[in-house]
Amino acid sequence: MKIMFNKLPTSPAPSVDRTTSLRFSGLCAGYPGRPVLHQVSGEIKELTTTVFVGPNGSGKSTLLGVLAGVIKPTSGDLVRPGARPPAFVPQRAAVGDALPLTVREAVEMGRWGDRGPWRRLTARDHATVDAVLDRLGIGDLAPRQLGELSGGQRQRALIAQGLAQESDLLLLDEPTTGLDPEARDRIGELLTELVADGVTVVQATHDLAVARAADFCLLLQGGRIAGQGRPDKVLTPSSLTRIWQAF
Ligand SMILES: Nc1ncnc2c1ncn2[C@@H]1O[C@H](COP(=O)(O)OP(=O)(O)OP(=O)(O)O)[C@@H](O)[C@H]1O
Repeated sequence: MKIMFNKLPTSPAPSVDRTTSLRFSGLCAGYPGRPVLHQVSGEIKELTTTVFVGPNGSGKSTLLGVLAGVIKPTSGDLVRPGARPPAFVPQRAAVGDALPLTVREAVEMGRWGDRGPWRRLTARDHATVDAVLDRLGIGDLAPRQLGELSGGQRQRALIAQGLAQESDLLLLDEPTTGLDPEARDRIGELLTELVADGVTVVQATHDLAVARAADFCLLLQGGRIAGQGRPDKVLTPSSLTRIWQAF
């Protein structure tokens, strides 16, 4: 198994295209006693939006976790030529309601990768946190407890934490699930703006409209790749029927 995160600060890995943000091949991963991903290979191109689509339990979150570096694959290669590790925004439901954190504290945690939790944040860190709170429109929520927020507010706080990491690769697990159409549109617009600002965006989603609007789509079924490429080529009526009927 070979994992190359953050190892090549100045030049890309020789075997990887300059426009590749992340490449993975033959990935196998899962949980104790539960293999989930089987020989998963793919590539995330820079400055694109990529969606992971598939039925419940098909392995989307597990693949995001592996790409984010929080789940260790049992085999396969993962190459990230970029200078910074990816920023990961977990599923809202995976973040405990009872976490005794204010929104500001949660977003400040996004700076720990650079600063370490034991070091004081710098003036620049505080400015970054203020800027992302503003960008997500949640500056007024900064002193509120995370657990008191509505679903859409908490989702924005989690995305703010991801942005505070200042990575050029943002991995999001179902960022719009359960949100009303207005909140969903706001997050969709923000993700589009981020790509224009130089961030590569990858998200797991059940929302076919979001998936169809992406540049690339990776379709998972039973922990294996069932298709990848442009959404109009991958999310055809026949592939959707085949995969969801089999589910
Ligand atoms: N922490 C865990 N421990 C054990 N098994 C897990 C864990 N998390 C997920 N699984 C199992 O791994 C498989 C893939 O789950 P995963 O969350 O990656 O799928 P998903 O495609 O993201 O699903 P969903 O659309 O429901 O979010 C499922 O069978 C799930 O039960």
